[in-house]
Amino acid sequence: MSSPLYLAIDTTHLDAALTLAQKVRHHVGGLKLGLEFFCANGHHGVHEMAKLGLPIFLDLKLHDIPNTVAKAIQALRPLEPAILTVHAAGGRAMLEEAKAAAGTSTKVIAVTVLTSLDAPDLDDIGVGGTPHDQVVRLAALARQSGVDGIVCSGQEVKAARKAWPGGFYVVPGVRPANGAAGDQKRIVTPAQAMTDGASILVVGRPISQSPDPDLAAREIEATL
Ligand SMILES: O=c1ccn([C@@H]2O[C@H](COP(=O)(O)O)[C@@H](O)[C@H]2O)c(=O)[nH]1
Repeated sequence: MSSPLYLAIDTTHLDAALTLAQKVRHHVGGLKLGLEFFCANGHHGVHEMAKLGLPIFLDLKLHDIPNTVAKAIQALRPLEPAILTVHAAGGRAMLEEAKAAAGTSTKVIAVTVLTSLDAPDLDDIGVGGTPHDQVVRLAALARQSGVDGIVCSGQEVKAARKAWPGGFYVVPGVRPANGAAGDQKRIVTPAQAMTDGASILVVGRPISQSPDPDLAAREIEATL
């Protein structure tokens, strides 16, 4: 069975991305390419990374009117990503159109509340209640809209899985015990996230910033 650990590759440099991915390729289950990578390297960069033979998770967090998101996803279809993200806050129609545009070989996953946000941050943007409440609310919307699952933190994944047992749960913001949180505010350990129902874990800096990325990936994998 493949590893649930997906490496977040957050760089604008294709060569650096390939070098990092080559170092850890035997200890991760997939490669997550985000906005930073995609804005710099586009479709060509994704094709180059895909040559390593690991599933590609395109984390573009699309969020716009339904028609625009659907057209953007159609333009991404030739890349055949295994996973693609959109923001659940884009609403029901946007989620439905995103799913319809993606085709059957790509999982469409809705981002609920970014793991870099806490309750005061939600208050700042006019969202009352806790991140937990908001994740549960948006997870229900995602399920009703027919997408495949959600992105949430490890602090909410247990409740979300309980309400939607068949959903696919992407959990970023995981940190090894005593790992630096950086800009992440709702963190748990990789083992805790898996125990609580994560389908896959997204890990970036704890691996990419390590002096030995392969060892860091193996150490995380060993805790799962
Ligand atoms: O809520 C979210 C959604 C996506 N991410 C992405 O995951 C990685 C995490 O990187 P670390 O270096 O392990 O913090 C990054 O690419 C984010 O864009 C997230 O962190 N939280």
